[in-house]
Amino acid sequence: MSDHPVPSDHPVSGAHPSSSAETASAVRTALFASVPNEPGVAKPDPILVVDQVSRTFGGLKAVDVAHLEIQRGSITGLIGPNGAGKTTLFNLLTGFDRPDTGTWSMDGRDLGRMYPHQVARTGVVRTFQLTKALSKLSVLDNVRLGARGQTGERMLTSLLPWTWRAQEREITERAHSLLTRFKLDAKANDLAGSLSGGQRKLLEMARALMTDPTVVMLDEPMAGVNPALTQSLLGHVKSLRDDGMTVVFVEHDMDVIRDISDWVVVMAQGSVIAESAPADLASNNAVVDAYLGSHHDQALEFDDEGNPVGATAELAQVLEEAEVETLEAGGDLSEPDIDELRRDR
Ligand SMILES: Nc1ncnc2c1ncn2[C@@H]1O[C@H](COP(=O)(O)OP(=O)(O)OP(=O)(O)O)[C@@H](O)[C@H]1O
Repeated sequence: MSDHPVPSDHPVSGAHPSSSAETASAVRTALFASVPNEPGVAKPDPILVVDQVSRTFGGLKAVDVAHLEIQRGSITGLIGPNGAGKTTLFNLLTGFDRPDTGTWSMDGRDLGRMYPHQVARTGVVRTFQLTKALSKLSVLDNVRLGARGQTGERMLTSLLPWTWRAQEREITERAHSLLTRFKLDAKANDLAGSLSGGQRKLLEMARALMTDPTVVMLDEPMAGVNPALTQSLLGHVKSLRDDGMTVVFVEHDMDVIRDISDWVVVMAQGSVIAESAPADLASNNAVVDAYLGSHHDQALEFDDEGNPVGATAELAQVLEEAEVETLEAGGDLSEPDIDELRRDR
């Protein structure tokens, strides 16, 4: 995980705010104060750097990002109209899809051409628009799955049970402590299928944290979450950053974006068309134009409890079946592309 000492010549280093949270917030504000509101702008301390990444489906350029830097230790909101390319960009950066062109790196380490589990091992993890909780497994086992690919699965060590037994114990303990963090510990032995949509979002976040990531990419973490859980989820996202992680998240709700983002990246028609501090978004003409000129794909639908309904419920079902098949075949959770499934329907 990253840690950010305030440089001695930093504008806020001499201040004496009343709490460490205020100090951290002042540091972040000062960090971004010197960053111009321009697409592709350089950041003071980027952890992820994306260059010339493009992905075409048929004749459609879904992603065409010339340059993008993500500031370490901050929350970056990724917004844009339906079909702007946000999910496709997430898929590319985390190894769930392959680009036509481009490179990207974390702390200078090239992440291109890696499979999702390899990307996860470098410290970059993600969650999905529709959560990947397996309904017929317990909540605890779902979280434990986040640790897949560790010692217990390797051929040689499987011959040495004491190695994996110790590791299994550690994994279970870690899973319990994450469930406690997300206030799901009382449900550890319940089937994941009994959780509300919002609780499944928390479960997925807990699962992502099993690998102790550096960068967490959340695809619409608030979608389908009822208002009672929204505040708690927002608090959890902030707490990831407060623990030193870098968070990138896709979100449609502008109030949420303004509440928790340190910086906002705006995509439209595959490209980054604007970047700015959240407070400057409303006055950014490129952003307003992008939203006015947007088209709308079929939106995901949820009931008041956050459970998928209608076509979204069917899609969730197909997705889960595909995941179970993948796991039964000995694969990891680096599987089916939700958009592909949606289009196949
Ligand atoms: N596997 C695919 N095959 C064909 N077209 C695709 C595929 N994946 C995405 N697209 C298209 O690429 C474009 C970008 O889609 P993407 O899902 O990345 O947008 P988005 O910004 O995440 O949208 P939303 O906010 O609706 O989730 C869309 O026009 C979409 O239909």
